[in-house]
Amino acid sequence: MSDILEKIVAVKREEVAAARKKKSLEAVREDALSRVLTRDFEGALRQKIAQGQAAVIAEIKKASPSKGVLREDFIPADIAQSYAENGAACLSVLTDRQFFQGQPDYLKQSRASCDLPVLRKDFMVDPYQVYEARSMGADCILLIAACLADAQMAELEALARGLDMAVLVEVHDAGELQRALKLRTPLVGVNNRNLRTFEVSLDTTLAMLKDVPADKLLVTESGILQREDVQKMRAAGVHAFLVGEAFMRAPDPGEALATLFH
Ligand SMILES: O=P(O)(O)OC[C@@H](O)[C@@H](O)c1c[nH]c2ccccc12
Repeated sequence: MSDILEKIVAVKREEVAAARKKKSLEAVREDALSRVLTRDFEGALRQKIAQGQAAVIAEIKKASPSKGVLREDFIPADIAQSYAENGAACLSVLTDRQFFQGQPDYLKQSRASCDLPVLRKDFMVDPYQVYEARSMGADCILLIAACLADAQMAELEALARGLDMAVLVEVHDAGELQRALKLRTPLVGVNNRNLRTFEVSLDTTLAMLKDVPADKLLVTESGILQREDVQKMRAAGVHAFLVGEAFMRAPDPGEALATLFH
């Protein structure tokens, strides 16, 4: 239980139990079902790539457990707008409070200030959170293979798809990749950061590339900091990126996106 991932999952289960007391599963499901259409997350990525550009999922994250606070001046709506103006394909917004200093309002504010599809970045372990994601406006959810058994991943994926949300499944090694490939979603994220040790290596993506079938869309996640990183990935045929820290540390996150990718 000293493992950080296990700790996070335990906290998530407590959060869900507490949330259910305030609002029943039935009520949060009603909220989810009453929402209007989602924005096309996968389509937004594919459109950039079809235009010969990098597809950037630009992240809005105040802090992280490995790095602490990344940004003091933190106004999600402004950051989202600046990302949109600078050619981001999609947004990723941390909603986890305890480890990333996020919150659901950040997702709502970000989404309201632009027209980009938005990923709810959190640790999903329960169907309740999937309904919650849809009711806060998410267009896509993240499923982290390291946190979930096969049957759970399949259940949460089916639920998300039924609610018209896309699913990004995240893996860190070959075993997780094989499990992720059994899902229906084409969006496969390879996290270059090991969530247990926080060690980052871009070779994680490069090593797994050959095992990702052509009909899947690989998103390289974490540790993309400089133009050489982007060039290395694109030369290897990876065109979708999830980037947070490099933008969060910059005075103007959108400008940092343009500098890194355009
Ligand atoms: O800030 P970075 O190194 O650019 O990484 C962004 C993103 O990949 C990272 O925040 C992330 C990837 N998978 C996660 C799962 C949970 C929380 C956070 C993450």
